[in-house]
Amino acid sequence: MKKASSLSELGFDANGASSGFFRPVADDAGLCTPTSHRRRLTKVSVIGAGNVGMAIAQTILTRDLADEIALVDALPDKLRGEMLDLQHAAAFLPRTRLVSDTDIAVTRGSDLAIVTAGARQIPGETRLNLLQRNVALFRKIVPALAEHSPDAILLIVSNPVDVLTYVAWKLSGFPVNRVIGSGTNLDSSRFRFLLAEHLDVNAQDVQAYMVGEHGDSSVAIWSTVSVAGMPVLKSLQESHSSFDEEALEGIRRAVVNSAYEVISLKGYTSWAIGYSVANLVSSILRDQRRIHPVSVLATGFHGIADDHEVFLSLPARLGRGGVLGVADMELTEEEASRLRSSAKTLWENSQLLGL
Ligand SMILES: NC(=O)C1=CN([C@@H]2O[C@H](COP(=O)(O)OP(=O)(O)OC[C@H]3O[C@@H](n4cnc5c(N)ncnc54)[C@H](O)[C@@H]3O)[C@@H](O)[C@H]2O)C=CC1
Ligand SMILES: CC(=O)C(=O)O
Repeated sequence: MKKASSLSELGFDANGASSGFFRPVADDAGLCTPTSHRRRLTKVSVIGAGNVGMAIAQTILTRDLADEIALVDALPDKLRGEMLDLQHAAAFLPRTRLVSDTDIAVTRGSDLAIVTAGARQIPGETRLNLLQRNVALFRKIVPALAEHSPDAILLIVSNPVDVLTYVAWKLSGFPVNRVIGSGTNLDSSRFRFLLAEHLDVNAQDVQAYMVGEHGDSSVAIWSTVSVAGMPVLKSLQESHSSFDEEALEGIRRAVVNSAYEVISLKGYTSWAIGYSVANLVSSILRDQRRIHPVSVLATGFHGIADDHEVFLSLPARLGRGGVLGVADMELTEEEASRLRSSAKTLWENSQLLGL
């Protein structure tokens, strides 16, 4: 039996003022503040209330990044259960309205729509293997999202995230600055964690980027790794003769294997992607203009052919308008060549979709 979860469902008047619980406060002229003078509210939708969607929603809540969060999932009981469970934490959190529905119309008027719906990897499976299943889902979800929130920014998380960001761009018809994939923001955090452990410093002081595919062909940009502005590769090479190419490739492989390891241990990844996406949400909605490696249209960058419409991660400046610019970073010839090979893999996969 569906139980009432709010006072209004139990027959109480939801408006404290009109119920007589609080009296309206008049200003000097004896007038109440008109509704038109209220701050515009920020609405974020999360499509897919699974492990990843809920980790993102709860991190957005704790960081006070939205006034309203709309949750959508295909499973009504799970969805309502997740919403109630979060609502019951209201006394410990900033005030945020939470709504949920299996009908995507609940996302109407979103400023930001985050898509996490879809199949996830089973242990040992690659992200690209999910493509056909998740494209079928995107054909249903993305046009409906675009219709209900024509001015929103789309933030794609479902895998394979780079090809699905391309799919979302095509299906939404949105300008390219408003379609972003969470990309290698997570891989870069894993990279920074491993380097920080190795160097015994705080990961927040390590500047390091993984670019390209969020997946097996991601590229570590060793030439730009720095701690407190000091280039790390140079000093490591000078101080440890054993710190050779193979050791570096070992760290890159450890980054790539991170997700496989976590999935083989607990079945899915969730906490790190939750923080990674909330970090992007903060940069976008608060117009922070911070640089994040996220999946953007990379045509023409680093020798990627002009007729290859491919999304992959490059350092991008994010703000309220979405992607405000993409850094044309200096890469070694080997890094650029690896990036082009990553682009080729992604482009070949997107060509199979005939969009
Ligand atoms: N980009 C990244 O860095 C990461 C991406 N992922 C990806 O995120 C996706 C979700 O992963 P999990 O949350 O672990 O999976 P999950 O299985 O826990 O959740 C997926 C949810 O999507 C829902 N869903 C299915 N069809 C739907 C529809 N038509 N409308 C609304 N909801 C629908 C399911 O009911 C389920 O609740 C996967 O594709 C996974 O590979 C996961 C971790 C990191
Ligand atoms: C599953 C996935 O894409 C990740 O954790 O990196």
